[in-house]
Parts: sequence; C-alpha cells; structure tokens
Amino acid sequence: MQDVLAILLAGGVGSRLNILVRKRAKPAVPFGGIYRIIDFTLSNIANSDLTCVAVLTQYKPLSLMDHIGDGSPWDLSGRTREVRILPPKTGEKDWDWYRGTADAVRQNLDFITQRPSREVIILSGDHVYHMDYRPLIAYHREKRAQVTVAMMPVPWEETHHFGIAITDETGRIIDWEEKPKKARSNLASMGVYVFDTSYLISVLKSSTIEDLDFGMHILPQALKEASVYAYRFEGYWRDVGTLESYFRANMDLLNPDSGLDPEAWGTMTNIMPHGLTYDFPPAQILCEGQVENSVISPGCLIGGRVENSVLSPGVVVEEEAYVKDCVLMHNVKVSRGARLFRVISDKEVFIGERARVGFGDAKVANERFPKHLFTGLTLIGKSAYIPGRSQIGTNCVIYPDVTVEDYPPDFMVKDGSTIQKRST
Ligand SMILES: Nc1ncnc2c1ncn2[C@@H]1O[C@H](COP(=O)(O)OP(=O)(O)O[C@H]2O[C@H](CO)[C@@H](O)[C@H](O)[C@H]2O)[C@@H](O)[C@H]1O
Repeated sequence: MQDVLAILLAGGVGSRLNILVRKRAKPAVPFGGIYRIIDFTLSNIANSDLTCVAVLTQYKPLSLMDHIGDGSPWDLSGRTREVRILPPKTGEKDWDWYRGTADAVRQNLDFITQRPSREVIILSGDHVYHMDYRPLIAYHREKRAQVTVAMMPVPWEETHHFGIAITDETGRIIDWEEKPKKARSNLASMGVYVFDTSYLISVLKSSTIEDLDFGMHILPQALKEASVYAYRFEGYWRDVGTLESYFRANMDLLNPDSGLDPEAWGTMTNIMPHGLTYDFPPAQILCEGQVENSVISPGCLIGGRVENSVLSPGVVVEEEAYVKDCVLMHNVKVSRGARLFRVISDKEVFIGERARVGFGDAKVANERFPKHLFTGLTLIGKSAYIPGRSQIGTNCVIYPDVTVEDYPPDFMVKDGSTIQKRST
C-alpha cells in the first residue's frame, strides 16, 4: 500500500513503567522473551504491506534507534521501503520538544508533504497486538470518512484510561470523550487513526494549541467539521503502559486462549544489535531442571524449576532455584536455591544463593504505600545485585545498579520498600 504513510508515535515518557524506562523509551522495553514492545507495531506495518513509516521519538531514544536500525528486520528498507526515525526538531531557541501526540506529527509535517499519499495512519509504539491495517483502510475508504478510529470494547471499569466514542447505527462517531470520569459507552479508542492526508495537514496547520493531542483536541474538532467513523477491531490488543498490563500481557503468552501468539502473527524482531539468537546457544534444560508453561529463550540454562514465566535469552536458573510467575529479561542469573515469585527483572540482574524475592503480603504493602502503581509484583532494575540469603518482599522496587552496600543489614527488605543506590 504505497499510497498510505505510517507514523509511529514512540516518544512518550512512559513513567508508569517505573524503572524499566529509566534508560530506554517505553517501546524499547523487552517483551515476551525475544521481542521489544515496538516489534508488534512494526510487524503489523510490514505485514499490512505498508512501505513507508516515520518513527517519532523523543524520550531516551538510543536503544530504540539501535533496535530499529535501518528497518531491514521488518523488511522496511530498500528502494521502495523506508523507515525514518525522526527526533524532535531543533527550534530557534532550544529543542522544540513535542508537547502532545498531534504536536509531534505537526512538527514533522515535511515528512508528510514531501511524500505523495492518500491517507496517513497514526500508530502507537506501546501496544501489543496484531492487526492487519488493510481492512481498516478499506473501511475508511468505503465509508468515505476523513478520519477513522480503530476501536474495541473494554471493561467498563477501565474506560477512564481511553478515548471513548458514541456512534450511530452506521458507525459514524457522534460524540467523543477523552478519558472520561464516567463513560457513556465502553467503545474505546486503540490510538490507531486513519486520516485523509489533506484533512490531516489542514487540521494540524490550522490549530494554535501548543500541546496538541489527537484524543484531547483533534478528534473533538474533527467531529464538528469532518466525517469520523469508528472501525471495530476484534482481536488481541493491549496497551502495555502500566506494570500491571505489561505483566498481564506477558502472562497472556502462556495462555493458549488469550489470542496473543507472536509466532502465528509473524511478529518480527531485530536479533542483531545484542547478538540475540546468533550468539546464544539453544536453551538447555539440565537433568534436575523442570519447566512448566513457560517461554524459554535461546541461551537459557535451567537447572531449577521454572513455572508460568517468561525468560529472555541468556537467563540462568541454577539447581534448586524456583521461579514462578516471573518475567526475567536478558542474562538474569538466579543462583542455586533462590526463590522468585511475581518478579519483573530487567537485564543483567544477579540473584544470590537462597535469596527470596517477591514473597510477602501485597495487602500490607499496599497499605504502607497506597500510591504504588502495581500490586503483588516486585520490580528489579537493570544490573542490580540481590545478595544471597536476602529476603525481599512483594511490591518492592530495587533500583538499577544497586550493590550489596545499598541493602539494610541482614538483607531484609519489607513489603512495599524501595532500595536505591546510595549516592557516593
Ligand atoms: N510527544 C510525543 N512524541 C512522540 N510520541 C509521543 C509523544 N507523546 C506520546 N507519544 C506516544 O504516543 C502514544 C500515545 O500517547 P499517550 O500515552 O499520551 O496516550 P494515551 O495512551 O494516554 O491515550 C491515547 O491512546 C489510548 C489508547 O491506548 C486512546 O484510547 C486515547 O484516546 C489516546 O489519547 C504512545 O505510544 C506514546 O509513547
């Protein structure tokens, strides 16, 4: 589909993913063993035969740029295919940081005006889903819409996280509420929009709002002056913007009925920048090793028991260790006899012998720290060191790079605590 340009928004701060996004943009966070979150949207683009995409970055873009490279892992590079990574433009005075999703596109209007296109599809880099965009574009054309929003019903108690539409019987959107306190419908926007190119250019050029946002400003305005339709999507889709939803989506990989199946969807990733499958040997389960309902990536070495967990390449679980309901990223080492329960661990973490992590009372932890954004999960930052025989409760956050010197005596970390690196 050479007449449709794709714009992938990949610049949000993603602070709800806590220390996982301290050094990387949210779309670059590892997911599901060998993938990164952005792989899902890039694969959808390639599998929908879209040939030209701009990736708008802003916050900590380096690992994202490394990962995307020239786009060839998704077949997005060549004479007629291109992926363009666009950082915020330098303005007259200083960096003109993007102030809203639509402002980010407005600052890169050149990309759109310099390439002939009939429609522009706006996508987000922090969703895990499989979608063929071609039926959506066909629907947009059939309805002669100027804007089409991909939507799906969500549980009523989650409606306040989304843009919500009220439609008439033809599918036309007649009312829109961005993240309403009390929603009148549960038909939620997936943050996937198809715009007629000429309408998108005119609506972006005509607005004087600085922090211009699609859900907050552009859609309400479009309802007044253009024909806006809802396209109902049926399939697996998750916004993995919070730790809870990120964890749940990883766990969905282990449930054959969830609808999340990257292999069946032809999801692609870049295996080169970190030498993923090229340098890692096949995964190995030793005699004493036991694995139940888990994703085990290349280079993993399992001597203990792993249950309902997602392991990225190079994870080692030594003899007598027990890992249950965990997401462990690249090269985490779980030493002999250690026990982990509901832990999300970033890369290169060392867990000492007989340490216990994530066992505790989430209710108590929530009472102590009601503002914590997650329940019953413990989060370990990149390259952190968990001392042997330590006991780390649930709802704890262990910051990146902490060493043995940063822990309290006898390594007892109460439910809901945070261990930070001591400033030197
Ligand atoms: N300045 C910037 N530059 C580049 N990229 C940026 C950016 N600011 C945000 N982004 C990226 O744009 C995407 C969407 O941004 P937001 O996180 O602000 O939207 P939110 O998810 O709250 O709601 C939106 O997405 C949900 C669906 O998840 C809809 O229901 C809702 O209507 C819609 O507003 C994300 O991928 C983010 O990383």
